[in-house]
Amino acid sequence: MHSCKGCSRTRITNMAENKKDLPPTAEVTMNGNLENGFNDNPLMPWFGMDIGGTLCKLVYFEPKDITNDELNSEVETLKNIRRYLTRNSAYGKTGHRDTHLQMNDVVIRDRRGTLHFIRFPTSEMGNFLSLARSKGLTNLGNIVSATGGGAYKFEEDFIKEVNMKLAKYDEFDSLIKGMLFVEANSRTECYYWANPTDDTLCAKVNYDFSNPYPFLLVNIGSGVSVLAVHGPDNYKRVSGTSIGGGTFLGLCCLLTGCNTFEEAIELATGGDNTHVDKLVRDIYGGDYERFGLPGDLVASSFGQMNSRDKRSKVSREDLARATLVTITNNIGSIARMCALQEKIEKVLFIGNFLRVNPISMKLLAYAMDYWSKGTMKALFLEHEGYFGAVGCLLQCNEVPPQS
Ligand SMILES: Nc1ncnc2c1ncn2[C@@H]1O[C@H](COP(=O)(O)OP(=O)(O)OP(=O)(O)O)[C@@H](O)[C@H]1O
Ligand SMILES: CC(C)(CO)[C@@H](O)C(=O)NCCC(=O)O
Repeated sequence: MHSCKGCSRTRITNMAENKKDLPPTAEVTMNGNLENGFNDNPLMPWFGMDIGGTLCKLVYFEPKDITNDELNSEVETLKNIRRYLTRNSAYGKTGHRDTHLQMNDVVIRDRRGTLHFIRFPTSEMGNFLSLARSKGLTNLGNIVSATGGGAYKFEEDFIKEVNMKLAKYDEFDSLIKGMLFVEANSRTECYYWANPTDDTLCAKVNYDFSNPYPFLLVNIGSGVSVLAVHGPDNYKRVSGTSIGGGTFLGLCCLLTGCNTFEEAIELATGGDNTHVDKLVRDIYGGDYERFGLPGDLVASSFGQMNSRDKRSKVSREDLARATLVTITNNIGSIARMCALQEKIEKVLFIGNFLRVNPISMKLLAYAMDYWSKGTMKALFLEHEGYFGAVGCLLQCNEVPPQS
């Protein structure tokens, strides 16, 4: 099958000419993709979408090795899309490009280019599809790789609104493939927090993840999934909890009247959870020494809020902080039990709950270290919420999509 470097839309004619070389069940569409959505070198533009319960992540591969021939034969819509995506960092009212995460000089399917990372709320899918339509995506009739629950939920909408077929990939296959690719292509991707409880000494330190297996992958999205990963294609989902990033945001909005994740994190940064939680020392007057429970440990999350007097004194900031600490500690505790059960020492925390959220990362780092007596290590990745989107972009040339 034809798959030369430097070809994108020029392959339209070539693919059609080579139709006789294709397997008997595969049909070529007008744009050169195969009817079953599987192609060894799909046409540009290359997108990977992870449509989650809260956020939709879109990864766009911008080819940087375009030849003059290719540029001349490229359809106008494709040029416009490239310009629009790469010259802006805000799209509509709620779309953002995380320019600090951009990855230059990556090679995918023998093409060299830049990966761009874009996100918008999944609740804005209708507006996203209208925008895509207004930019001419309908004319391309392309197939887009997608993962996450929304790849199933919105499949019909993509066909109806933008004439796009989704090639669907499993969210955890995508997550693992994406994180391994990004980690291998960025030397500063993986890190841990040194001295997480000491504000003056606390620092992000690079971690060499070149010998990764086995590791526990804790994906903190709207909900939480815990995967034990033993090899690139060898993993199992060992646990999960519905008390995740969506719970934090939902409860925080209810308790403080805030409206965005950024606002919730800002409030939490200025708050003190000890005004809300009941600590071991509130119960014991100090440490519970016999069982090694220090006095400043939370004994009961929100445990002071049964008192009318205490309620009248807490601030929105305190409530936001207590919500963040409660959710984070619960996830940390589940992660630690899973790591223990699976006999795994490296615990990698990812997902957009950790976006702009050093409080939770440091809490997780401290809790994993403290409760495991130094045997487990909490690790983090810079592209925290984008691995599913990268993974499904990568898979569209190597794995047939799901039906
Ligand atoms: N700008 C934002 N808007 C909303 N939530 C955000 C934002 N930034 C970070 N978050 C946090 O990230 C969480 C979503 O994370 P992520 O995108 O990894 O999951 P998802 O794919 O939407 O969910 P799931 O995988 O469970 O379907 C939210 O619940 C919230 O806690
Ligand atoms: C349903 C998914 C997998 C969607 O990404 C995620 O939100 C999740 O793992 N939720 C937790 C479900 C549970 O195990 O209780």
